[in-house]
Amino acid sequence: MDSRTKGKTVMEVGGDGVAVITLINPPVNSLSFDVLYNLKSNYEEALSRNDVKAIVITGAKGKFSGGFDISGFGEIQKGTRKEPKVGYISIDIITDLLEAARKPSVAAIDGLALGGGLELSMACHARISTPGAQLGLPELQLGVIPGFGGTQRLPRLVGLTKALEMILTSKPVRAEEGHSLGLIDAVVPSAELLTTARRWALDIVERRKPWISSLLKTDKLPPLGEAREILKFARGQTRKQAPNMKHPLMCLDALETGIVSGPRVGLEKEAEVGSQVISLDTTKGLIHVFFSQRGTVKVPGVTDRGLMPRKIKKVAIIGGGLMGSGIATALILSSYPVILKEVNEKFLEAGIGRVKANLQSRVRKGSMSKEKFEKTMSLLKGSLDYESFRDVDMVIEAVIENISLKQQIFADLEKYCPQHCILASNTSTIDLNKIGERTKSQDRIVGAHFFSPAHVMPLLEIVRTNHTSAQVIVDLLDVGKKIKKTPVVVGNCTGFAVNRMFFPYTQAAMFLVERGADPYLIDSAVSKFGMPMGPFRLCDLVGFGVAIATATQFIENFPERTYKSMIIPLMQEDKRAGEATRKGFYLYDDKRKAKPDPELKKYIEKARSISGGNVDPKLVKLSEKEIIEMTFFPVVNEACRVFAEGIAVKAADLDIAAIMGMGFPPYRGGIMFWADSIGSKYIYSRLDEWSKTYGDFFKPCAFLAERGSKGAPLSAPVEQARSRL
Ligand SMILES: C[C@H](O)CC(=O)SCCNC(=O)CCNC(=O)[C@H](O)C(C)(C)COP(=O)(O)OP(=O)(O)OC[C@H]1O[C@@H](n2cnc3c(N)ncnc32)[C@H](O)[C@@H]1OP(=O)(O)O
Repeated sequence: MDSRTKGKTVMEVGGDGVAVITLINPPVNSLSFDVLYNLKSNYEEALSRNDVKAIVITGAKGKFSGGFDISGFGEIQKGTRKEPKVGYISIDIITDLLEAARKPSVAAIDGLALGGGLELSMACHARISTPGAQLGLPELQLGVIPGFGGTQRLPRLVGLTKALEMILTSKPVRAEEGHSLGLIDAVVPSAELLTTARRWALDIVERRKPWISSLLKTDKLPPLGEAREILKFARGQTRKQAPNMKHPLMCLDALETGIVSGPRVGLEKEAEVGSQVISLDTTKGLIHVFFSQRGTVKVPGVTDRGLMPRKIKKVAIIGGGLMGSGIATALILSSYPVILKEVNEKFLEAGIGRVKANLQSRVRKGSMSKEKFEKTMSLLKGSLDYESFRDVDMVIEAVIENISLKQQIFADLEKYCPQHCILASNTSTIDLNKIGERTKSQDRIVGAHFFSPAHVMPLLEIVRTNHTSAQVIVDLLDVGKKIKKTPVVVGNCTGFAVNRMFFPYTQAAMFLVERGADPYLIDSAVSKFGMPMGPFRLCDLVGFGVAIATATQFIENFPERTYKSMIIPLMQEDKRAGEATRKGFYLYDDKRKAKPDPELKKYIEKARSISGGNVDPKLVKLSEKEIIEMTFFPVVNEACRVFAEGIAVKAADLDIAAIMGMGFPPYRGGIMFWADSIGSKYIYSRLDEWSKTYGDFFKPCAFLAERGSKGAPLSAPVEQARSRL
C-alpha cells in the first residue's frame, strides 16, 4: 500500500465471471476516502468489463469493515480535508453506481460490518455472513449519523422499530439475529464465505435468487400513521435520554423524511444532516473520546519498547470486601482462575458470597445462564494462607487502607510468590513506595486502582512508581484489556488522577452552599450539564464515611487548597450518613427516591458559623452557567496540576479518567477538552478573580496561570507548551 494513501481496494476477476473487490485498510478496513474512491474505480471497471457478470465485496483478513474512517471526520472538522459534495459518496457512489448497477453485487461479511461498512453491504443485492460477524450502525455513539444510506436501508430491511433500536442504542447484532431479521441472507462458515457469495451473485444474474434493492423495499415498513407514532415515541425517549445532544434527533428527521417522502428524498436529507452534524461541538467531543480511549494504552517509554505482555494464568486477590470481591468477579468473568484470600473462614465465606451475588444478579437479569454461572464460579478458590500463591502470576491486594498492614502483606508476598509475580495494590490513597518499603521487589509493585463496583465500572488506574518496570505495566495493560476495562496509566501520588479531580468538585459544592447557594439547584444544574447526578446526591450515594475518609487524605496532603467544610461531619454526628441511612443531603423513601430535606438548612447554617464565612448575595443567585463554572473550573485547575506534575502523560488520559471515573459527559470530550473549548484565558481569569475574593481554594496553579495568561491550550503536551511559552 502506498504510504501516502490510507487504504485501498483490490479487484480480482475469476473465470466464473465474478469480480471480487476486497477492502484493505488495516486494522479494521475502515472506509477512508482512498478506499472509497478506489472502490468506485474498481466498480466502474467491473461494470464496463464484458468478462464480469457480478460483483462480490469483501474485507481483507477476516473483517468486512469497521465503517467510515473516523479520522476523516477529524480532518473535516479541522479543515485539513475538504468534504466532498454533500451526498457524493452515499448517493453518487453507493446508490447510483453500486445499488442501481446493471450487474448485481453481494457482500461477503466476515468479522464485522459496522457503520459505513454495514451501509455499504446494505446497498449490495444480498449479504452473506459468517456466524461470528457483528452488524451494527454505531454512528450516534460518535456524534454522527449513519451517512451512507443507513437511515433509509436499515428500516426497509429489518423494520422501523428494530432499525430505531439498533441506531439509537448503537448496539450491533450477531449474524444469526441479523439473519432472522432479514438483514443477512445466509450465514455460512468462514471457509465457505467467498464461494457462497460468488455463487449467490451468479444465481442473481441467472434469476435463481431475487435481485433486491434494499432502498426500494417497502414490505417491512409500517403504515404511515403507525410509523409517525413510533417516531414520535422515539423522539420523546431521545429527548429524555440525551437532552444535550442534537444529532440523534437530526438522525430521526432523516429516517422520517425517508418514510414520509420516499427513500430518495430521505437519502438527500440524510446527506444534508450528516454533513451538518460533523461541526457540532458534541460530535467533536465524542470523536475525541473515541481516539483518546484507544490512546490510553499507548504509553511513551513503555509500550513503544517492543515488550510483549506475559501470560497471566492465575491471579490471587487479598481481601474479599467490596473491592476485592468486585475485582475477583471482573477477573473470573474474563476466565482468569482466581484465589481469594481472607483472614478467617467467616470473612472468606462472606467474600465468596459477594462474588456469587454479583454473578447471580446477572443470572436474574437474564444476561448469564445457570451453566455459565457454575462454570465462572468454579474459577474461584478460597484460601486462608499463602501456600497456594506459589504459582500465581499476579496478586492484587485489596485490604483496608492501613499502611503497616499493607507493608506486612507485601513482605509476605515477596516470600511466597514466584519471582516474576506482579504485586499490585488496589490502594486509592497510600504511597506505593511506602507499601513496598519492606521488600526488594519495588520493580514489580504497581497500583491497580479499580472503581466501585469493580466488576461494573469501566476504568482501571494503573499506578506506576519510579521503580515499576515497563514489563509490569505492559502486563497489566493487557489484563485490563482482557477484563474489558479502559486502563489509564498514572503516576504515584495521593488520589492519583480521578480522586484528585473529584476532590475539588465536591469541595467547591460545599463552599457554595456554605456561602448561600442552594444545594438542590447545584445538583440540578450539574445534572443538566450531563453528570449522572449532582455532587450532593453523589455524596449521599457513596456514603459520608467514605467522603470523610477521602477528604482527610486531601486535607493532610494538600492543605493549602482545601476548603474545610463541616457540613458532612455535622450530619454524620447526627447519624445521617447518606442514602444507606435514608438521610443525607436528601431524604430517601423505600424506593430510594430522593426528596429535598428542609432540615438541611440547619446543618448548613451551623457549618457556616464554624467556618466563619458569610452568606454572599452573589453566590445565592448564581445562574446555572456560574454554578458549572464554579464547580468545574477548580476541577480543571487540579487536572492541570496532575498534568503538569506528569501524573498523567497525556491530557487526553485525563479526559478519559474524568469521563469513566467521574461520570463527566463524554459528549463534552472530557475535562481538558472541555476546558480548551472554553479557553484557558477565561478559566484562568475566573479562578484568579474568585481566589482574590474567596481564597486559595480557587487559586489557579502555575501551569494554568502560565497557559491562561497567553490563552494557550491546556491540553498541549507539556514540553511543547513550555518551549512555546
Ligand atoms: C458515514 C458513516 O455512516 C459513518 C461511519 O461509518 S462512522 C464509523 C462507524 N464505525 C464505528 O463506530 C466502529 C468504531 N470502531 C469500533 O467500535 C472498534 O474499533 C471495533 C469494534 C471496530 C474494533 O474493536 P477492537 O478490536 O477492540 O479494536 P480497537 O482498539 O477499538 O481498534 C483498533 C484500531 O482501529 C482503529 N479503528 C477502529 N475503527 C475505526 C474506524 N471506523 N475508523 C478509523 N479507525 C478505526 C482504532 O482507532 C484502533 O486504532 P489504533 O490501533 O491506532 O489505536
